[in-house]
Amino acid sequence: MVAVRVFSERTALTHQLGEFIVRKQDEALLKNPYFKVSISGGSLINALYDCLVADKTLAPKVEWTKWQVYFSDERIVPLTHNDSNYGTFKKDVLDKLPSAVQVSVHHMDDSLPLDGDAQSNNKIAAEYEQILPESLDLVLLGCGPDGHTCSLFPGEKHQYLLRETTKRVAWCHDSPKPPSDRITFTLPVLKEAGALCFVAEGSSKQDIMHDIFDLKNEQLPTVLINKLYGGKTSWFVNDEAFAKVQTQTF
Ligand SMILES: O=C1O[C@H](COP(=O)(O)O)[C@@H](O)[C@H](O)[C@H]1O
Repeated sequence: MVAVRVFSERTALTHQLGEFIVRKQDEALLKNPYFKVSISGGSLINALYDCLVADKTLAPKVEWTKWQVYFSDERIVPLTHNDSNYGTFKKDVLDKLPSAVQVSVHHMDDSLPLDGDAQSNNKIAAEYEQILPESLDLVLLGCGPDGHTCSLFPGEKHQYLLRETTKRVAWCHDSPKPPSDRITFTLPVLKEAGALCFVAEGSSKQDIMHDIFDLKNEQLPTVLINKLYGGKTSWFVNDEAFAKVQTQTF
């Protein structure tokens, strides 16, 4: 049973999202010295800034020095490139923290060849897999207008990623959304994670939210994840994104 929270006000969405993340942090720190969390790129990063940095009630509760941050997917570009998920997270969140706050962030190794051939890209994916913990406490996810999450895309061309059961990080080639080459978590990482949390906002997500929650189109990676891991999956969405969703049960 997927937990879906629909908000009309952005501040309410980001505050509740922040409270959810801090709750997962606190639960993890009861058991371990670190909170192992992965973040996605795109619009999620702006929501993370709002809830973990700008929200003055929640910001003091975020124990950044006990976070181990990973990336649910990454574009195969230099970390300083505008398309880098790490680069965006650094610019929009990490660089906004007090300089004394040191966060352990595990990014893709961009010192490896980024020349785009299969061997290089598979090596980048394999190297990233090596630094992943056995399980993450929380995987933070976005949802593209086509129903992709991480860099797991719908359609036959990218089914190889959803069928992957051995590699925990895979090379995604020919991404329909530039840049073309990425690395991405595969389902085994999501399976082992303590909790999964999607954030989807805005009118550009209306059609895909209908496909996901009303039509339950299993060609969509997000529908498959809801089906497989719904018991530990939460969605934070706004009214605009959910405007075409009819169902009341998830
Ligand atoms: O390309 C990507 O897109 C998805 C969704 O981004 P959004 O801006 O539509 O929320 C993102 O979650 C993923 O990390 C990124 O690589």
